[in-house]
Amino acid sequence: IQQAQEQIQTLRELLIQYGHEYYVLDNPSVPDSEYDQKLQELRKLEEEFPELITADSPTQRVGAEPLDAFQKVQHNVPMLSLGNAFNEQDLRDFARRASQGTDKPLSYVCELKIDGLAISLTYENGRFVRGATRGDGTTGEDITSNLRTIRSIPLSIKEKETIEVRGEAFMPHKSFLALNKNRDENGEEPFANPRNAAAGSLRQLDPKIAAKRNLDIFLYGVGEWEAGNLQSHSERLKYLKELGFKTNPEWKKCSSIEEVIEYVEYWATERPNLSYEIDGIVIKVDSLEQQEELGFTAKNPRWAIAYKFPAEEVVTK
Ligand SMILES: NC(=O)n1nc(-c2ccco2)nc1N
Repeated sequence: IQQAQEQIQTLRELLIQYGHEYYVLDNPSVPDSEYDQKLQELRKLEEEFPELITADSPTQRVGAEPLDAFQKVQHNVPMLSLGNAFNEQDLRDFARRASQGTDKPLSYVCELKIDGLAISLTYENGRFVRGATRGDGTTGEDITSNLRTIRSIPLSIKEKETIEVRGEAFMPHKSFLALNKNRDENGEEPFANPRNAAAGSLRQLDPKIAAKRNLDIFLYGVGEWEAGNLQSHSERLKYLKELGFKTNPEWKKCSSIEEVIEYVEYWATERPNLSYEIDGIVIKVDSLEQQEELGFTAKNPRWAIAYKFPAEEVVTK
């Protein structure tokens, strides 16, 4: 059994590394056949020694039993909704208001606004223990078993303090078109757009259905993190990547609103070349101290804004 224990440990670590390269870095170091063969080996060993199975084993992604219902989850740090900007003047107004709320110079971080659904992931002792929807910002739904099926979500991380991270779950274009083709062939109603398809997939009570929908996620923020001591949003993005999370590579630190406007204009034309849907650009004040200083209006943070692209009709066939 000691020998089996070592074999299982080695296989598990290897498969977690291969999975990270394939699903998070999009840069596999081995062919799929090698991954599948190693995974089969691990399954067989775990079948022989079930007491050696751990929650973060790659074989434990798709839970067995469907749920009867989703439990409710309280977000101790509310998941905010962002105010909107629709043109350059709105962006300039946002920057002016922000600069009036602090006496130090401002820098911003621009991020693609992924058109999916906002998600919270909690890790305790380095293990993924709970995943939830945003809900109304204070109360969401526990969809842990569905989120475990998203291959780019690590089931364990090196941060041992409790940390809650946030991001956007989404359905890539390729998965969306394949899903609607499949639904069409089965005489089912196609999904209107990738966001609805992602939301519909994560609302399934049976994780086996979510597991087949090829969903993905980009992490972009931190909620609860007692031990957190980073000073800026950009440092957080780097730390999320270091922890093994999938972060969107297109984020950019901007030191002026002119730079922000350039970034927005660039992606307004580049957008159709992305492999996933975005509905705008999110602009955040980079310094966490200045975010604190700026605080919130009744509804939205003063330190962030969502620039919305004009709606485009999405190809559904
Ligand atoms: N949807 C999306 O990509 N978002 N959403 C935020 C956000 C929402 C509230 C605070 O930050 N950030 C990004 N990149």
